[in-house]
Amino acid sequence: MNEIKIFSPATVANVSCGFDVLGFCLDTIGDEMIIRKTDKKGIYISKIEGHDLPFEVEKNVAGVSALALYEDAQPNFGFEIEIYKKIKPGSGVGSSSASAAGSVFAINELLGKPYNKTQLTYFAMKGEALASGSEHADNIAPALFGGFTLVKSVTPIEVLQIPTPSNLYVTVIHPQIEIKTSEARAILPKEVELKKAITQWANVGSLVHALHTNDYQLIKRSLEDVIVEPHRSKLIPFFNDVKLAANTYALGTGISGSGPSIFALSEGIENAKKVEQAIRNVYSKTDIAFETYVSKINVQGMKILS
Ligand SMILES: Nc1ncnc2c1ncn2[C@@H]1O[C@H](COP(=O)(O)OP(=O)(O)O)[C@@H](O)[C@H]1O
Ligand SMILES: N[C@@H](CCOP(=O)(O)O)C(=O)O
Repeated sequence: MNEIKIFSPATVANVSCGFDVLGFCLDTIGDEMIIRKTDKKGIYISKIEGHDLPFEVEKNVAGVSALALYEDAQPNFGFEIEIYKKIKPGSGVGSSSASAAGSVFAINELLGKPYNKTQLTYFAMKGEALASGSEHADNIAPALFGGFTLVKSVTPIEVLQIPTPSNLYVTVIHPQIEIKTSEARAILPKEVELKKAITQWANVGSLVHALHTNDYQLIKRSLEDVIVEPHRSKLIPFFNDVKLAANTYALGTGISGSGPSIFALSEGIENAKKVEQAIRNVYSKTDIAFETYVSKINVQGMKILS
């Protein structure tokens, strides 16, 4: 195989209580990428469509992660990357990690799969660090493994896959403003009050248990973030109004990744669609442009298109 076309999915990181550790993968929302072998050694980005992003390999997360893998594999040929960017950068649904994970997934396929998903997570994280200023894998892991994931550790990388309840759907609203992950990280406190930490780790534990046991009511009681959301929600216009409106039908609502996107999890597609309407009603009364999506949880992750 000399060329591969892939769908590289959008992802929701943090899932309210699990800052930097929890994430899940979206269906249908994602980028496409074509990667082909070249006689010339090295990594090249030959085409970017959809958004204005750097072609220099060292400045594009897809290039940085591809280089990390390439330097390890040392093949006697090179790779050319085409990015068809559908996920707006700075949207909070893992735009950078779709590129960082997509390039290493595709190159691994073209090399005959010498690396496992944990090793690919490591290479992809090198690219993600360029965008966010820190090595975190909570978008990369669900993009590569699919479904819900928990990143137990980044050094060394350890990713746990968590089962996805079959009737769980997500609604996403993306206000058309950009919040850079690096900036949304910079406003966070360096220390956490013990009382809040106790609430937060109880929520992470109970959310993981609820996903394992299909306990939708426990999911509802666990989708709470007492540490990060109070700071970041100030950057998102009408966040509290959206949360209040969505929670009429949703199990819970929170900031997707570092924002500005907001996600809500619902039991059943009908509730997810009602959530979509409720949040559209909130934003329609403002002058902020927005997009909404309803999606299944994508348990496969990356998809090979051709
Ligand atoms: N291939 C790429 N896809 C998306 N963003 C990229 C890419 N390469 C570099 N970047 C940079 O990464 C930043 C966006 O990443 P980030 O703030 O983490 O957004 P998101 O939350 O959508 O992932 C932007 O500054 C963008 O220019
Ligand atoms: N855990 C990170 C996740 C950033 O996600 P993104 O989709 O905004 O890149 C964080 O919250 O900073």
